[in-house]
Amino acid sequence: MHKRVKVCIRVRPASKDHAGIVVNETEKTINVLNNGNGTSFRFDGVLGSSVTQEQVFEKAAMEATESVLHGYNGTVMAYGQTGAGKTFTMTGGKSSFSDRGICARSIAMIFHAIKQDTEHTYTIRASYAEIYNEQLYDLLDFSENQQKELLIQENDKGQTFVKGLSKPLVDSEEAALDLLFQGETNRTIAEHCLNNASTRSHCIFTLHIEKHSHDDNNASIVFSKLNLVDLAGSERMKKTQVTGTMLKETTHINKSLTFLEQVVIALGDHKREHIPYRQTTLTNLLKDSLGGNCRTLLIACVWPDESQNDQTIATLKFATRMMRVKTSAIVNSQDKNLQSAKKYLDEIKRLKQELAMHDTLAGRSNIIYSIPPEAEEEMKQNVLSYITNPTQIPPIMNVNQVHVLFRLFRDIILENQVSTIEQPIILPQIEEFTKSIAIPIPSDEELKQEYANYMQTQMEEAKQNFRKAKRLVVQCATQVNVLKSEIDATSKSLTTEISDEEKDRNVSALRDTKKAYRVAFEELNKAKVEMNYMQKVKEQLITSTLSDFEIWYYY
Ligand SMILES: Nc1ncnc2c1ncn2[C@@H]1O[C@H](COP(=O)(O)OP(=O)(O)OP(=O)(O)O)[C@@H](O)[C@H]1O
Repeated sequence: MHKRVKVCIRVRPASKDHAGIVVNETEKTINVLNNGNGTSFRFDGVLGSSVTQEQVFEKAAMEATESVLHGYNGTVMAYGQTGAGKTFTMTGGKSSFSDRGICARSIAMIFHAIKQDTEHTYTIRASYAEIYNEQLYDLLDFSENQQKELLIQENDKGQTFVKGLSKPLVDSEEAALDLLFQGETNRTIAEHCLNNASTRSHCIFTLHIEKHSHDDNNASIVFSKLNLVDLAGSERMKKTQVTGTMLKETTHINKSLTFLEQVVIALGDHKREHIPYRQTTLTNLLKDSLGGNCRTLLIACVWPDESQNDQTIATLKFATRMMRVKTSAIVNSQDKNLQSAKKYLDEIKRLKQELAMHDTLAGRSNIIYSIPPEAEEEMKQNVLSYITNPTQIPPIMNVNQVHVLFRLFRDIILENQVSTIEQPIILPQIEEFTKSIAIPIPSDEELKQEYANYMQTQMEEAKQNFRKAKRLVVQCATQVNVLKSEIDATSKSLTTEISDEEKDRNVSALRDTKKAYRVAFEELNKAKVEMNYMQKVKEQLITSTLSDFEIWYYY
């Protein structure tokens, strides 16, 4: 479905400064005043400074969230100068529950809707990416060493995704909110002369939704995602008086927002063939949301003070250009049967690779398994030559070929019977052919011997491993006993008359010994588990060998 990006303007409360704009919510217009004149802009929605967070969600963001539940991708993106209220709009204020932003409200709406839906099962994952100084970071990577390299890649449909980004499962609204909050604490924030908690990066919180139908006649899976994007402030350097690290950040922010603007201009110009998505991480990542398979809402935040008019005009111009950007959202569904067929095809591919590897190891690397129809004709000639001359045995390379040869033989026999040729097919020759391709079957005695050898090797290994595990248990037990004696001795020393200094030393030593004792005890338990396991393996081997031989002798 072709639609254009929906654009709403949100006006934050004014400071004490003179108001520099006139807002008309009904007409959906904003007039930026300039010495008695004004520049007027019209949008899909204009939300004045008294509009509540709840109303912002209902009037602007709810539609995108709803469409995600119907299988369309959705993006809600907040744009605007520093301090204009982007983070307030997306994440919300911290003072009260009613101040929560679009992210928390979208999460609540999605989980509420799926609870009501008895006809589908949902799998929901969350991801949280940050673009800071052109680098991508995983805000949900809580490991100590957050060095995982994140790369933007394209799938076979040309859609972009971040390789390596964590996407934990979220089974409840609480779990999703938990991740949102944890990710937020990882964001890059700095004090700034226009905003003392300025977010210095672009952040994208995404809910990835998989919707499985319970109806077997409609066995499909629908995939959709909701991107909630809080862009960094579109401020100009001189206005923010920044230096050092912040200057570097601002340069990167300006660069990515300039490219975002270029992409938006290119998308608005329908004669343009090339859209420069790849110029920055931001536009590359938002490729789908800008002119792709997505329903997108831009909330452009403005600061109504007269002193901010330059920035307000820049923001409103960007927002106007964004209204020209067309997107084409489609429901992303996949037939379950197709999905299992794909699974089988993957399995076949994997097995073929495995077979090729075995062939190479066995020195049979030039074997072709699939037999083309033209090769069958040649094989038929081989069979006919063999019938007349038993020394000309057809070459055999694989089981598939044996099957084809049998079929050809059968066809020849049947043909001969139908045409009642005097000399029917000569059975001894077929017998000989069968013999020539048969694998030699070992005798009963040989098999028993082979089996006995195999079991003996297994038993030897099991015994060795058991002995190793037992030695480890003894070692660990000795260590545990040594530490236990140390603990007892130190504890006892604390009950005697000793100097304070010595007491402190002993208390600290006791703490360390107890720690070492816990580690050693843990090791002892692990070693015991391994020893018991090996004991069980030994017993199992004895039992199965005995029963196999019993079967052999009695039947
Ligand atoms: N509509 C609003 N109602 C009440 N307070 C608001 C509103 N918009 C913004 N604020 C307040 O203004 C301050 C700056 O807002 P916010 O941090 O959301 O700006 P921002 O656009 O995200 O800035 P930056 O780009 O620097 O991160 C915050 O203290 C926020 O609570």
